[in-house]
Amino acid sequence: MDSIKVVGGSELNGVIPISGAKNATLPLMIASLLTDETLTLNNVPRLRDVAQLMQILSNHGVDYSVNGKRSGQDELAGQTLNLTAREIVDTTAPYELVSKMRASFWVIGPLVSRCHEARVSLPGGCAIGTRPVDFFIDGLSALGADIEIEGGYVVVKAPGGLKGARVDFPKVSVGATHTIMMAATLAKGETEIVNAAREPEVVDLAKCLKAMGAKIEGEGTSTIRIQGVPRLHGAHHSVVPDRIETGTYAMAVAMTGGDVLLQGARTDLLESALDTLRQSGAEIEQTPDGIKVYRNGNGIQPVDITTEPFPGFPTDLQAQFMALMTRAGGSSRITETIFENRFMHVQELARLGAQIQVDGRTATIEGVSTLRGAPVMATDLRASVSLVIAGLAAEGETTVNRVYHLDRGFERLEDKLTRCGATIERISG
Ligand SMILES: CC(=O)N[C@H]1[C@@H](OP(=O)(O)OP(=O)(O)OC[C@H]2O[C@@H](n3ccc(=O)[nH]c3=O)[C@H](O)[C@@H]2O)O[C@H](CO)[C@@H](O)[C@@H]1O
Ligand SMILES: C=C(OP(=O)(O)O)C(=O)O
Repeated sequence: MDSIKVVGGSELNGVIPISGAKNATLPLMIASLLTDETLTLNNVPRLRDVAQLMQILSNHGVDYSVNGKRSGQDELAGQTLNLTAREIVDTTAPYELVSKMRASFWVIGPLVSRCHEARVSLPGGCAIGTRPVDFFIDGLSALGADIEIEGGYVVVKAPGGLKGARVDFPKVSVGATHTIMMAATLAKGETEIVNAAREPEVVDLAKCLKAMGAKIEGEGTSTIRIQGVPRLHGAHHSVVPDRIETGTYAMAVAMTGGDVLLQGARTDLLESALDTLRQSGAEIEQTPDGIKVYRNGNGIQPVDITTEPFPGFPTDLQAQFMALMTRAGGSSRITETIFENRFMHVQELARLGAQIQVDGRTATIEGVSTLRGAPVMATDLRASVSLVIAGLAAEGETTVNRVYHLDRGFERLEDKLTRCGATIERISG
């Protein structure tokens, strides 16, 4: 199993190209199930989750081709993916595939919408909480589907097709919003999603579905209305830049000092996290080429945060921000409200000398002046990268083990950081 070795102490200076968003790419790929024509996605990141989902989609009958785009010096430019689901050959998404990744469960929406039936294994994904699927089940039931759970599978049938309805989520869910929005595109009549997720990835999916002929309005607000249409067609769509990758590298620079351009990044996708970073002592500027980040010279200030659905501070940046706060000049509090078990990085950060107390949903971090390198274990995707950020600022060598989590969501992390002066390498094992 690969590990990553980081020797701390170097500033980051240079340019980091920001990839297309993993969390936008996955539902966009799934949207290809809704049409028998080709969906072409540009700026697709090279990630393990993308490859994994491709396997699942292939199993349903999606043909695909990949054209890597290597333009000039930017060998990290995103790939182009052509996806064609001319015929759905299998409406079952098996346990062996779906258990590896939460988002693969979302195929249930397009499958039942197009084929009027689906059999999808209950999902897996990062071990950050219980992550039930009740909102999906209630939402698809509202659209007229019959649903049963059989042997770990959600079995959905809608022999006459789905019918538009009001779907009111008790809590904001990104995945349930993606899934019901996709399902509603081919339902008869109007669907209204109330308390919808407003995340940029939902907006990106709606934009792509509209390019495919769907009738959607209200994306980016908490009420989305979809008028069902009889069929969707092929389209071209470019994946939105990854706001979590953007925030992660911005936090890395806030941690190490230096001056980095996050190429292609957009401040409007993560205002809340960037405001927090400004309070902690980073200067952040939108430029025509991306976001520039450097420290304001006053060290790292402690800032309290609470994770919230968009436009609040994202849970997917909580671990990275905690890493930054371990070196702040004082005490900060981080409250996690989205997932009940998303503090697995705390014990690993402690190995580097961080001082963190957890009480229920809140962690209190006493900033220390020095972190010291140590072997640590990656427990989930964002926790893994938080350990890299801490390692970049720690004295000596930090080895992050089990980095397969990182490869799910960060495209060539070590290359991107090395180009900016970090001492970091992958050890194949
Ligand atoms: C691939 C992808 O895009 N993953 C993101 C997505 O995950 P995901 O879509 O799985 O997360 P949700 O937004 O659905 O989860 C939000 C909360 O709702 C709960 N819930 C969700 C569905 C349901 O049927 N019942 C229920 O109780 C969850 O347990 C959680 O407490 O949004 C999360 C919240 O921004 C991010 O951390 C993940 O990175
Ligand atoms: C939690 C994440 O992914 P997933 O929902 O696929 O587990 C994430 O991207 O941080």
